[in-house]
Amino acid sequence: MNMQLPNTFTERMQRLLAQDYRAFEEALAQPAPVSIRINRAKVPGLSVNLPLVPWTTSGFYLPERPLFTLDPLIHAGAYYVQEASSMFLEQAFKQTCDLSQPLQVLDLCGAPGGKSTHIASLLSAGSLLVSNEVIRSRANILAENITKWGSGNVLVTSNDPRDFGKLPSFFDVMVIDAPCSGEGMFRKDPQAIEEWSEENVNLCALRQQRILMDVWDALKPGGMLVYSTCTWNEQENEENMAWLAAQEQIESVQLELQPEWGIVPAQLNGITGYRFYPHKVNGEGFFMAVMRKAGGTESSPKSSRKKKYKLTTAGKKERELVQNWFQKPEEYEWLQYGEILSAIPANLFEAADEVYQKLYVIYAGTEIAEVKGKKLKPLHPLALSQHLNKKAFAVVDLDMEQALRYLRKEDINLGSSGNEWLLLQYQNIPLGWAKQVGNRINNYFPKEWRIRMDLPQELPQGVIA
Ligand SMILES: C[S@@+](CC[C@H](N)C(=O)[O-])C[C@H]1O[C@@H](n2cnc3c(N)ncnc32)[C@H](O)[C@@H]1O
Repeated sequence: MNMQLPNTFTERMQRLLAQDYRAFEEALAQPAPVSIRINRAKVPGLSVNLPLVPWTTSGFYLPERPLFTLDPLIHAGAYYVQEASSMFLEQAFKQTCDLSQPLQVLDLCGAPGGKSTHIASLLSAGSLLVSNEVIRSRANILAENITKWGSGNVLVTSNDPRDFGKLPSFFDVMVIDAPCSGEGMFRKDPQAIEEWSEENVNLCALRQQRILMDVWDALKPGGMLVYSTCTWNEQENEENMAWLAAQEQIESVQLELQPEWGIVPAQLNGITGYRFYPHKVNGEGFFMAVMRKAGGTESSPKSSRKKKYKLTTAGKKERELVQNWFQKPEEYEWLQYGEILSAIPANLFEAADEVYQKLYVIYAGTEIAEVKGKKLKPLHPLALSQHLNKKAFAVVDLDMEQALRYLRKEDINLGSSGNEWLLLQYQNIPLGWAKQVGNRINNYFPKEWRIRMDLPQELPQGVIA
């Protein structure tokens, strides 16, 4: 690939990399590796015959970029296409948090959902993940990816970072994958080269400082900040962490690295950051630093005042109707908004209510059903939930072509008859609902998520199975 890098960028990188610069520039001209992260909760026991992204347990490199749209399993949330370097987040969590404990975690800059779905897989079931994206259209994409992942303990919000000041000392961990000048995306996205300028780097660095200050109070004393960008300049990275350390009581946390990973630790004023360069790692440009806020980790005392909840719980009748649609229903609280019934883990009710009181929540837990008089219509997020009780439904296996036609929202013919809801699945993983009405099958796949491209004559192979 022939790429024209901005002169100032080249000069900066030459200063940073010295004799390594040539190898760096050569690596930038190579195609970017393609990688995915498997949703183990949906494909337990799947043995994947692909090279592992070495700092993960579920990330894999693909030999080339397939047409992901034509793999039913991506629509089922069985895996997520994610750049390999950014999966290093797994090490930050595993090395610094007790993941067996329930944690309250914020992913502040969440869309499209790579880090949020990864965090959701790392946390214990009793943990709460607030996945936020300030730009509303992007927040909808985030909610879609969270729904497909199917964890059920995530609240998707769409708030400006400053709104998180309303939740003081709420989070044990905050992930800020900040909007940045995107130098690490140059080989994947040539537009990032076009948009690069020194002024933009300065603007990004200032915006990152503002974001850090806006959310800082929401982190508990003793809590962990994971800060990352996909850029290399020091201003947006180590210098911003050093700037934060000059304002606030924090310490830089060291992570253990395996030498063969090729990750480069970098120091500045007592701050350690982890740098990913394409000539050293099989991934894109990335930076991460982990910082601990000073102070103990005791939780703040709970108010004894009787609370007025914003969340409304479902009536006994409604919850009895849907209970057996979920595994371990006793562990859930059932919520009702108008005709929509949803479920959140019962131990998260108080925390979720607090988030509802203070922020703009666009999706919470798992939407289960729409109540229509005495009848219930199962909703798409239930089909994609990791906690769905398949035994409560008539399940139909589809082949690749039927699955793709269903995902295109075409009429499909299964040669069956009757009158019931059908859970359609592909390779044992649910794709969504259809309703058998006599000989007809009504397709309930969400219109806005459907595959829009035509199917080729010859269908491709699946990506993971
Ligand atoms: C690097 S991307 C996040 C990628 C995401 N963490 C993932 O792994 O899929 C940065 C995100 O920050 C959002 N953003 C832009 N301006 C912002 C601001 N002022 N405050 C917070 N987030 C912002 C962008 O819309 C974008 O979704």
